[in-house]
Amino acid sequence: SEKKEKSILLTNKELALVMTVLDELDKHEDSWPFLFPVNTKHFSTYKRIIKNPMDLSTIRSKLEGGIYKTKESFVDDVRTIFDNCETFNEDQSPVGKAGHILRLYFERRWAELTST
Ligand SMILES: Cn1cc(C(=O)NCCN2CCCC2)ccc1=O
Repeated sequence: SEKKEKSILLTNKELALVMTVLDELDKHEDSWPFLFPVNTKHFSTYKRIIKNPMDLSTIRSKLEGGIYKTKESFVDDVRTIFDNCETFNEDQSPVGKAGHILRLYFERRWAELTST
């Protein structure tokens, strides 16, 4: 049924929507710290401090793998990127600043695309 079917995957419209936003985040000039998982060999405390690491390439893999059943679960992972960034980085550090800028960009864009 329509209801049941919705719980299995994102509708085509929702898939296009999240793909668009993900592509825009990937190409934003301030996305460089978030493109791939944080290098935990480089940042040895990261694993202990951050319980749910997340990055844009992981989100793309989950999307391609049909992991997201709702657009809200996609948004939760995007917001986890920015929350992790605030936990691990000073606000005025290069990474911290990039996180604040990209979060603002995302939330505005998401509202534009989903607000009726
Ligand atoms: C999200 N996040 C990222 C970093 C970071 O420095 N990423 C480096 C990214 N480099 C760019 C070209 C090669 C790798 C540090 C802390 C943190 O929370």
